[in-house]
Amino acid sequence: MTPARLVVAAAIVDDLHAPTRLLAARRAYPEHLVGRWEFPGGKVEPDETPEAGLHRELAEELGIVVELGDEVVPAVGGAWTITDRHVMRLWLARVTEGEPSPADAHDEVRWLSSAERFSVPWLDADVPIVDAVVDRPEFLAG
Ligand SMILES: Nc1nc2c([nH]c(=O)n2[C@H]2C[C@H](O)[C@@H](COP(=O)(O)OP(=O)(O)OP(=O)(O)O)O2)c(=O)[nH]1
Repeated sequence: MTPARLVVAAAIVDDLHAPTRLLAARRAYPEHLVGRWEFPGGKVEPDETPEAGLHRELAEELGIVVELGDEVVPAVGGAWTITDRHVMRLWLARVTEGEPSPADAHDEVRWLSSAERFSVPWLDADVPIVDAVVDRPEFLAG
């Protein structure tokens, strides 16, 4: 069996310590993912650390520099199982340079409040992860 490929992604929030908004990004490809929303990120290359891969993906996909906060981990295991071939690690992040704007991978980005968390169709595997992010005690309703 081929080992699962590591995907790294960011739960980009407006404030790391008292967040009120989470950034969702809409996939522009491939066809079976088009129109579904996700945490921006991508696959880690063999020669880079997960954090370096995440900074690279965010620069490529959204033209931003971020400060990383806590890693958001599942209740069991160190990474989220997202497909039969990928596991995902996810960090909170705050934009320090640039304005998130979609390049190729996405065609729209949207800031969501806690109440709006499921106003967009997330990729199926992301649904429990959205809850894990927005239900963190420091996330403010509104
Ligand atoms: N980036 C990202 N991928 C996710 C999420 N949820 C989820 O199921 N996936 C899946 C979609 C893809 O099958 C896989 C990640 O692949 P990707 O297409 O984002 O990776 P990449 O940017 O390195 O793509 P590529 O260069 O190989 O085209 O993980 C998520 O929240 N973010």
